[in-house]
Amino acid sequence: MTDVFLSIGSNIGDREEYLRNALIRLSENSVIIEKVSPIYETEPVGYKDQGKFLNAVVKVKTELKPHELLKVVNSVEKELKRERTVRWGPRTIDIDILLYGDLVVDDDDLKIPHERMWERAFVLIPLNDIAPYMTKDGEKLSCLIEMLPDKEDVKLLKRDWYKVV
Ligand SMILES: Nc1ncnc2c1ncn2[C@@H]1O[C@H](COP(=O)(O)OP(=O)(O)OP(=O)(O)O)[C@@H](O)[C@H]1O
Ligand SMILES: Nc1nc2c(c(=O)[nH]1)N=C(CO)CN2
Repeated sequence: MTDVFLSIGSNIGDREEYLRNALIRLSENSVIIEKVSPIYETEPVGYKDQGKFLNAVVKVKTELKPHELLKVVNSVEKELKRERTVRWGPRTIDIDILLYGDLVVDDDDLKIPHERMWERAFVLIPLNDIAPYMTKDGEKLSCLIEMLPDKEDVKLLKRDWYKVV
């Protein structure tokens, strides 16, 4: 089974509960949760006129192929009442596929690695917590994070918030 990394985020309602619920629903749909980062509270990136996000990154294992996984991700977002309004706008839940093993996907509806992940402190900081061995072009995550202008906008909120079974 392939190692996959997902980013999850929420900035509407009971944000922590949405994150927890997303993992429960993923695990009911052929996605095995292996490792969960702490939750960070983060300033919104892109569209600024919205509340702070809670963000985390999870390592999962799955037999699902990338597009099958995207379908599951989209259906969980739908179940959790994610509505698309403005680009990068507020949402109950957002689930992005960051990495799927070493695979590269360049389709209209799916890009892996996620196109914007390497410039997002709200992704790289939690990713570094659960996969500090990871590199991009020989550069360690900690070095990439050091170079991000908005790294101070990502604040540790809570560890051990989801029990991996
Ligand atoms: N790696 C990926 N993970 C999830 N969705 C992806 C990915 N690559 C492309 N997409 C496509 O992006 C579409 C829009 O996703 P979404 O509305 O969640 O974007 P966003 O979260 O607002 O912005 P961003 O993509 O910058 O995180 C999805 O329906 C999906 O088809
Ligand atoms: N802090 C933060 N900002 C964002 C986020 C997010 O999860 N956290 N998601 C976005 C679209 O995917 C756009 N901006």
